[in-house]
Amino acid sequence: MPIDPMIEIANLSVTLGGRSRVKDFSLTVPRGRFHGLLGPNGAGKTTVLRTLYRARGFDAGTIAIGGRSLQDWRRADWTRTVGALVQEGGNLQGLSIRDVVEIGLMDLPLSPAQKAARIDAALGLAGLTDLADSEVALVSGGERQKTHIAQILARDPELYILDEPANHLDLCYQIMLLDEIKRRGKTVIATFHDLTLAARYCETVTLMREGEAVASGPPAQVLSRDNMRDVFRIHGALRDGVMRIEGAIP
Ligand SMILES: Nc1ncnc2c1ncn2[C@@H]1O[C@H](COP(=O)(O)OP(=O)(O)OP(=O)(O)O)[C@@H](O)[C@H]1O
Repeated sequence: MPIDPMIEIANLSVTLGGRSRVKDFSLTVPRGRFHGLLGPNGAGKTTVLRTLYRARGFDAGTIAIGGRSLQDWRRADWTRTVGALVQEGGNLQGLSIRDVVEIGLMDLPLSPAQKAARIDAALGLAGLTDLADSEVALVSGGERQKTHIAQILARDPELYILDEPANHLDLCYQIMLLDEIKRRGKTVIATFHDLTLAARYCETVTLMREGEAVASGPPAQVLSRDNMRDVFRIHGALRDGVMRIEGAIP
């Protein structure tokens, strides 16, 4: 058993649309670890994350964060501890980039000056300083993604739940923003489709297929030739931290 687990999921099952989407899924992530959830489309990665940040319920199993069961968290403590970057953006009509970053600080016990400093720092990290007053609904997909990442960076929770953090970002910002998150040393659980990127940041990963965890461990061990063939239908494997892909299996 790892010491001081931040995430403890045991025997989780989630049914959606009358079908079992997550099946008997267990995962423990120690505090301070960067953990990846990997797998093909529809494997259940987002469902696990949505369950973890309480956007949906579950049918069976237990989930604890920081040693406390999900339902025992009070709102104020939860807001301070958990931050999520999610795929569905909500209604951002009429809000500026700065407004969206500021919303992330709403429930935190910070002075106006502390809030302003955090917002400015996060906008700077995301390269959004000059765009801060732009309406977020009108900016590019990458700029919107940077806005959501700036929001979570400003908040700097103990647990970062990141669904496809690299989505829409150019290579430079993928590296800069993920480097920054990693540098902070908090607990991170993130999904990735870019397996080289996953291997660069994740100390450990869990590979999912059809709602089940099929392998867990360091990326070099999990992204093996056999797992790439059986789970991703790809000939290839991770070598020297880079996915070497020979071709898809039709
Ligand atoms: N609200 C819902 N109602 C019915 N089915 C759903 C619902 N949400 C997700 N599903 C289904 O559950 C399965 C798992 O979806 P999920 O979004 O967790 O997959 P994923 O691994 O994140 O996939 P992707 O890589 O494509 O984002 C999919 O088959 C999806 O169609």
